[in-house]
Amino acid sequence: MERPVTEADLEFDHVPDTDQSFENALAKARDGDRLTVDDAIELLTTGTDSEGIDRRRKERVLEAANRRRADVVGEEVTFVANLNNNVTTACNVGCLFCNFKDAAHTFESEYEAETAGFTKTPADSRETVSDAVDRGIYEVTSVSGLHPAFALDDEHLEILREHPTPKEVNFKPPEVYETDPGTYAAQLEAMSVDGVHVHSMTPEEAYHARRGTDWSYEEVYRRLQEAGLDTVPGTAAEILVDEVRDVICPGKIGTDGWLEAMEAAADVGLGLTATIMYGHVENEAHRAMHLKRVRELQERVDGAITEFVPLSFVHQNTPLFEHDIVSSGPSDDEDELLIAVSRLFLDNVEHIQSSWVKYGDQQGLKMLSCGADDFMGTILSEEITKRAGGEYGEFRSFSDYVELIESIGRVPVERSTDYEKRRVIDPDEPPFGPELGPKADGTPLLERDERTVPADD
Ligand SMILES: C[S@@+](CC[C@H](N)C(=O)[O-])C[C@H]1O[C@@H](n2cnc3c(N)ncnc32)[C@H](O)[C@@H]1O
Ligand SMILES: Nc1c(NC[C@H](O)[C@H](O)[C@H](O)CO)[nH]c(=O)[nH]c1=O
Ligand SMILES: N[C@@H](Cc1ccc(O)cc1)C(=O)O
Ligand code: SF4
Repeated sequence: MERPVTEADLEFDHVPDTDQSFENALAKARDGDRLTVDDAIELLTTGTDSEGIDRRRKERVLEAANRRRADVVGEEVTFVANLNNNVTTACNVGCLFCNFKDAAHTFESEYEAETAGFTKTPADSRETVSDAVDRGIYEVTSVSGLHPAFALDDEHLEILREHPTPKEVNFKPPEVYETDPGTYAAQLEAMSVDGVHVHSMTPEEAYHARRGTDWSYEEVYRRLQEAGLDTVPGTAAEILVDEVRDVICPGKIGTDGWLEAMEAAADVGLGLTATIMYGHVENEAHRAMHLKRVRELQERVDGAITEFVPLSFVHQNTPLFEHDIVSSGPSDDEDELLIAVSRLFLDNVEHIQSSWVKYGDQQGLKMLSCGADDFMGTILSEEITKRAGGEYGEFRSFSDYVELIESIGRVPVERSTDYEKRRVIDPDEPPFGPELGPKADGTPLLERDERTVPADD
């Protein structure tokens, strides 16, 4: 009888094995020399000469990264007033680390039960974004499942409708579904309320937006930009090594496709972020290779990547955990080392984010002394991490931010998505609220009594 793949069965070509020594790698990091993949492996493992993490060595890596952070960006800790608006959870790509998705057939009108997921129409999205813009947000982040009815725009929808084998291009017409998500262009137009910054369309979504056509990624991102897209979130990166992608997301575009889409977005003038989703089946060699691919991409796109966002794998409700392919997510030591080595390795990316959704407040603050300098955003609503079993809530207020950042003696700064606009917040001048958004007037984004979920501090 066949048994499912387990952690022990995974055999990778790339393993954390080097000719470098930990001490050499650390000396290079301290001197500000450009690190190699082998150097990064030594630092991430605290030395391949011994098993497990050596705590004293780890502290030395964190210290080097913290010093580098201070040299590069100083003592300011940034965050953005933003809203997270996921349009739909319908998705058939089947990534094994993801519990955000719901099988697309459960959204069909003829499905006998009620779907556990949701789809918003462009009008629904507009209402949600409009309310948040009135409260003062600067940015809306929007990432979604790859709904089979989604097309880039009306022209793409017609092409898909006439496609001889719609199944092969993961298309079903909107009429089949209880709720029509509209097109990507319609969603972006609807979300562009009062000039709010729209951060959306991951490389995987861009791939979906060109399926069944011969359009280039440049063409796709150009059209999306015309519809209101401002910058692109570099999620869907996961681990940019195909032997890992083959295990955790075999239905996704490969490493080359992801890089091609990001380059195309930069070519049409869109700003980018980049991510890594780590702590599942991959090893330190894969993490280091991923960092190298991001550093090389940043050279090709001439600095268009404004921040690097490490996403710590949340394992509880995911197929990877449920099928015993992994037994947990990363440890705190691994999280800290990943942030630190990202800072030291990515010498051409200015900002490293500590994601409170993933780390919580206390560990999130610790990351700000391990190399990170950005503390994410207010987001107001969160589905991806929550559905995976994350427990750090869905929003942070400006007063939460000021209190947290002050508690470690750093300077709270409200930023725009691209970090071009920055506003230092005086902790002695409450109340605290956003000032950079199109309708921001400095009043609090959230009143304490409006909270439905308590903060975890
Ligand atoms: C859920 S997808 C939504 C956008 C789109 N479907 C895509 O894949 O690009 C966004 C990102 O969330 C992250 N993510 C999903 N599940 C996660 C988990 N269990 N732990 C940490 N990050 C996760 C992955 O990095 C993924 O690329
Ligand atoms: N805007 C950021 C988010 N947004 C929330 C995501 O949709 C989700 O919570 C999750 O992080 C996906 O893995 N999350 C960040 O970690 N950082 C952001 O800047
Ligand atoms: N702000 C980051 C992080 C992010 C992470 C996960 C998301 O689903 C969305 C955004 C980005 O732009 O990529
Ligand atoms: S990560 Fe994105 S593409 Fe993969 S299953 Fe989840 S929603 Fe779908």
